[in-house]
Amino acid sequence: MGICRSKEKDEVNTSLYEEKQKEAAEHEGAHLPAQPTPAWVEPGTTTKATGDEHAATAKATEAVTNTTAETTGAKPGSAATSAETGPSTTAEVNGAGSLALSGACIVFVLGGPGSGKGTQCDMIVKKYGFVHLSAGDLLREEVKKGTDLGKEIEGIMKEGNLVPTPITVKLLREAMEKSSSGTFLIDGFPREIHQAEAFEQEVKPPQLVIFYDCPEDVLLERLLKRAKTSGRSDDNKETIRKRFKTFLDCTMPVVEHYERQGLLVKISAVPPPDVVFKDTEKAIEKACGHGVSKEQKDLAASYINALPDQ
Ligand SMILES: Nc1ncnc2c1ncn2[C@@H]1O[C@H](COP(=O)(O)OP(=O)(O)O)[C@@H](O)[C@H]1O
Ligand SMILES: Nc1ccn([C@@H]2O[C@H](COP(=O)(O)OP(=O)(O)O)[C@@H](O)[C@H]2O)c(=O)n1
Repeated sequence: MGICRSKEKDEVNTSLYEEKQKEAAEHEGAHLPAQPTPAWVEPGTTTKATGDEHAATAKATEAVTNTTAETTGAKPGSAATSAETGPSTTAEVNGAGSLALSGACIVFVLGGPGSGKGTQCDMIVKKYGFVHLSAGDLLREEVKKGTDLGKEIEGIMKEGNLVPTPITVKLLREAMEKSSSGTFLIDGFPREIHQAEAFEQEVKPPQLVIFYDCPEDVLLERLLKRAKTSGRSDDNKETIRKRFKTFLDCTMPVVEHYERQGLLVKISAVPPPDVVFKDTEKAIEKACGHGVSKEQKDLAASYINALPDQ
């Protein structure tokens, strides 16, 4: 399991992320988001850092948090200012973007690289109007920005390894809070057990976990074909092999975890997309309700938007 990230490694990296925020605040006008302490970290135990380093990290977080609150015009107690008052809790996170998240239907979409997660998510969105958040896409957007953090993420992805949990959870949570929808497809996440734990603590547990099951030889063939047009630096034979290993070592335990909880629906991803979609439809309708249509979701979202600010 050498390549899976441990909780401890991620805690160290949290302070690294905060340092990057500080640099960005100083040099680029503070447009990087604030990084709240992950829910599992007790205050004062974030890293093996010295007292001085703790003080510097706290200062950096405070500086960036204040600027973020100013730029977003966030109200005291809202998600954007929660880092000022300590580790974020579900209540705080839900406090602002709130109504939508507390009643949200969250579906995790898992499967090996190339199993068709993105393809099925596109079809689900078309039929049911879910908001599709791909963890991989959010990370690639960060890479495109060309920041130090983006460069670091790029290096990790090129090796077929996993990006630290606090970064991915934060990107997902922010994207969810920006959305007025109450139904989310979270694609390619959680990739390891403690990503699942962090997300459940900071946002909420999923209603359903879909796992697209596909043998490696089929996955490899699809990915090599996709490589011709995807422009993805990780769609090459060497990185694909590493991604398969990461999937088996780190993500299969997540699949088993949700199977034990009775939340998992395993679907064969080998048939053509429209055949796979028949099973997908059944799973979605059972977990999130029959007759969820895009129109109904849009209507619900418009009611939520019309509510006065708290
Ligand atoms: N059921 C399927 N049968 C054959 N090819 C598929 C199927 N689903 C997806 N593909 C193709 O396989 C490749 C990987 O699919 P994609 O949705 O990008 O996978 P993932 O998001 O899991 O990496 C794409 O080129 C896609 O067109
Ligand atoms: N939760 C996640 C999702 C993706 N990633 C990274 O992003 C890469 C691409 O993931 P993806 O979901 O876009 O693509 P596939 O590997 O499923 O085809 C992974 O190999 C990881 O390096 C991550 O670190 N953590």
